[in-house]
Amino acid sequence: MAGSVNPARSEWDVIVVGGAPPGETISLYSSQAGLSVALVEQDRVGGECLYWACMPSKALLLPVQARNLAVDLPGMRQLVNGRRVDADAVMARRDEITYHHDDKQSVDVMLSNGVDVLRGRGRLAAPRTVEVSDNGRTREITARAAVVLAPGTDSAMPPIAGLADAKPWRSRDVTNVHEVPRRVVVIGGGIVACEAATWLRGLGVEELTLVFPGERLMAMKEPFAGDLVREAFEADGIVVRTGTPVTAVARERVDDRGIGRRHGGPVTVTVGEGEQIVADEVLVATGRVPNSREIGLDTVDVATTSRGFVEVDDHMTVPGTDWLYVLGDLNGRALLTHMGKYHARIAGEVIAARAAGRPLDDRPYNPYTDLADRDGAPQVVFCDPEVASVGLTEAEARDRGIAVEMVERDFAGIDGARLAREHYVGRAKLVLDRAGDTLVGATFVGPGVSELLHAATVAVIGRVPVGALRHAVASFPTISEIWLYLLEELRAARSAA
Ligand SMILES: Cc1cc2nc3c(=O)[nH]c(=O)nc-3n(C[C@H](O)[C@H](O)[C@H](O)COP(=O)(O)OP(=O)(O)OC[C@H]3O[C@@H](n4cnc5c(N)ncnc54)[C@H](O)[C@@H]3O)c2cc1C
Ligand SMILES: NC(=O)c1ccc[n+]([C@@H]2O[C@H](COP(=O)([O-])OP(=O)(O)OC[C@H]3O[C@@H](n4cnc5c(N)ncnc54)[C@H](O)[C@@H]3O)[C@@H](O)[C@H]2O)c1
Repeated sequence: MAGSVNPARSEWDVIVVGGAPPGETISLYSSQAGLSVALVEQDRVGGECLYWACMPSKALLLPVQARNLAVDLPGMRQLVNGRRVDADAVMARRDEITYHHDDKQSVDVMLSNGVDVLRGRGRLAAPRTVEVSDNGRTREITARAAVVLAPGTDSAMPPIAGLADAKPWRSRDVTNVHEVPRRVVVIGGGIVACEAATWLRGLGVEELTLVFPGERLMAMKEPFAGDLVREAFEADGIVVRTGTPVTAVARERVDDRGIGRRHGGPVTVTVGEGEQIVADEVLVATGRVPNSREIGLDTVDVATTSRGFVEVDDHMTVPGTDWLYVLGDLNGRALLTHMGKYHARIAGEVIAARAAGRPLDDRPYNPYTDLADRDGAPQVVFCDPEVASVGLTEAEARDRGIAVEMVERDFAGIDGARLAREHYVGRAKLVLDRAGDTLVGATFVGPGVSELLHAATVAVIGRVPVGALRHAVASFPTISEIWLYLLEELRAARSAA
């Protein structure tokens, strides 16, 4: 049976609050299990990911990567002739990819799968009870089996003097950029900062500076990742100021003309010992704040962590309850869409089993238990070079007390890399657990390495022995042959030891 929008009923089996991909996935899973589902969304079904985060950012990045590839390939370089991307055409395609912020297609998928969509803001009011407010009207609905929270995060605003008053750009502005400023200062050196710097420069920003107090870009990755990205940024004219706190931001004329448009006149960013950088726009990319404050957790006696996340067990259930589930960014396990969807598939199986009175089993690789977060979530950062990683870094593996063995090399001498670009720069590292002789982490940095990652993810999650990996032959001449070279180096190191 098809679902409907805002139906006049008050009870469902499952109520989901937040309609990004994790919320959509759990809705579909529950509906397919024969449960009635209401998806409560205050804005657009599709969420931050579809309209403001993953999808628009990648729509801006892929043409920039393609242009950079062309510039490094004789025969193509002459066609590009020094030009950057056509910013207007790239932004227009970005708008196509985000369906011009119309959620009709996402809503239709829900309705055609029997999910009811409730437009409004959801808030827990009591166990199994959600209050939905829309345009001044409030109604209470109840769930027989489960309430699932997936309200996501918002961009953080650090307490830097004058920053909030200067109305800086936030992640939504930079992904939905409509006016490309000439000069930009990015506060932050993490994932959003690195991806945004890549597309801003690609779209034509002339003076671009990243400023942050840490030592390295993307400090949570293997150190060579941030180093190689920094080298590429600097070669492209981007200034990277590490170890530099921002102490104040000032903007005389604030005139916020909307998302992705200039928010006023020039901005003065004071860094370090008082040095001033003047820009046309400042972007804050200093992390995320969970949307946990106004969703009624207090009404059901659930506390958040000091950073505002809601802890769940490996069945995505809030401890002490058998009806409250938290998915996506809000549980703080891995702030990634694919991990949020994975959480949703786990919770979907758990809710269906509990509703049918079936026990959850504890067999290896059972569908009810989060395994991937413990072993390390995969992630691709789509700057140029790309950074693709899964599992543990060497530092994380050592912290866990694993007896580690490493092998690391660049892509030099690999024919696939030599073919891919005239000047292919990249590096890869495997982190192995000596005891089990299995892979526990892998990091690849280089153009096009995103497609290498899933093989590593399969090896880490499947605990594939190194001896078996040697029989997984990479095709010639692809950059996947990095696996062969890494394993040969490992063999040589072991025989020399
Ligand atoms: C710039 C940027 C780029 C990114 N790129 C990637 C990427 O390439 N790959 C990747 O895996 N991850 C990426 N991420 C991370 C990814 O966007 C998040 O991990 C993902 O969106 C989290 O999904 P979520 O369901 O937790 O919440 P969100 O996507 O934040 O969605 C939450 C939804 O809940 C709704 N909502 C909130 N409160 C309520 C309420 N009280 N009632 C009703 N509805 C409510 C919101 O309107 C929204 O629709 C990126 C993030 C950013 C900022
Ligand atoms: N391709 C992807 O998978 C992708 C893309 C974008 C975002 N994301 C997700 O979104 C999340 C948020 O990304 P993010 O970049 O906002 O956070 P982040 O945690 O990756 O980086 C935050 C950065 O801000 C810096 N910082 C913190 N406080 C600061 C201050 N006061 N002044 C200056 N710098 C400061 C930190 O040193 C760090 O460099 C990430 O967890 C990531 O997983 C994923």
